[in-house]
Amino acid sequence: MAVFTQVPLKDAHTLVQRLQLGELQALRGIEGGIENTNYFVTTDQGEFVLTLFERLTAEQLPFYLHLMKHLAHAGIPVPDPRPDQHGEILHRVCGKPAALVNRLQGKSQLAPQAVHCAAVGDMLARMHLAGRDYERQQPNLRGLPWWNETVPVVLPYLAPEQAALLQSELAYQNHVAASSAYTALPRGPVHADLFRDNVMFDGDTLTGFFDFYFAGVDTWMFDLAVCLNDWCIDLATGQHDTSRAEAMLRAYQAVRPLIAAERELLNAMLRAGALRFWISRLWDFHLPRQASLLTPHDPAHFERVLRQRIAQPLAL
Ligand SMILES: Nc1ncnc2c1ncn2[C@@H]1O[C@H](COP(=O)(O)OP(=O)(O)OP(=O)(O)O)[C@@H](O)[C@H]1O
Ligand SMILES: N[C@@H](CCO)C(=O)O
Repeated sequence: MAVFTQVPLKDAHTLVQRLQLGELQALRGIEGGIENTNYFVTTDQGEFVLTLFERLTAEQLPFYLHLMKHLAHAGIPVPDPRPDQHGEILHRVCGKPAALVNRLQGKSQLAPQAVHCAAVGDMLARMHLAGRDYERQQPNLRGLPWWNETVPVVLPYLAPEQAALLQSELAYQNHVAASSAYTALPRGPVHADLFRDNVMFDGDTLTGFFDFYFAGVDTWMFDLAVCLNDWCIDLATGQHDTSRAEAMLRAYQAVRPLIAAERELLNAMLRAGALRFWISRLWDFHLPRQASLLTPHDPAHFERVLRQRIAQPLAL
């Protein structure tokens, strides 16, 4: 379940009226998702998604919401936050910061083929280019400083060989981040969490990217690595699927060819992407934020992915 906050009909009705979206017809809590409270909202003008932000603050949210608006205006299929009559897109519902966006059509492709990976690679590159003139700044809040802070917190819960891997990979990533190749990586606003369940497809046609609430300014290569690590692997073993990885890389590069430093650091970034989600999953697993019915994502999956990335670098 992902309804941490129950939204009464009258509160949804008030918001819909204020945003001039017609008459509220239905309000339905969305299961799935582990970060925020989400509802489908139906009015006589269409279908929307209401999100109440449970962890993010009103200071952090404008970066994500205006980024979505910026990308939507640039023609990237992402949810477009609806403004009130003053142009404000960050609202307040049940005492929580909230947003209302259009509902994307389609469904998640949870068993992707090369054609889906190519569609993601193509749109990811377009999204990176469309973000170049986005002016707000906010770092990836789940980037290296957060890893350095969080690893000591989760270490006590790990077996000695896991702790050793986590520490040595963190040391490696600190070393990479200090290198001149890393400094040369192009960067901009990135999604940073573009897993299979954050993209919609209608058949083989990509209909949207969503869930931008881990976005931030980071290297484009990190974003691509997060996608490769989820879309282009065998989930059971964590191994690369060469044909899917090639399809994604080819489609990405048809829009934006990688520069030399990016090619050099592809494997380092794949390891970084695996480390990031291993740490966050360990953190969610061992330090759950509230007594809830949520099943945390399995941290062991990203330990396997990381071991695979170290043992079998992807050849470009
Ligand atoms: N704009 C949208 N259009 C259509 N469906 C959406 C939209 N936003 C969210 N959903 C649906 O709601 C579900 C949960 O949303 P989401 O993945 O954003 O949850 P979350 O708790 O914020 O994130 P996380 O994936 O980090 O756990 C999605 O799987 C999707 O089915
Ligand atoms: N994509 C994340 C969940 C948070 O969005 C994970 O699989 O760990």
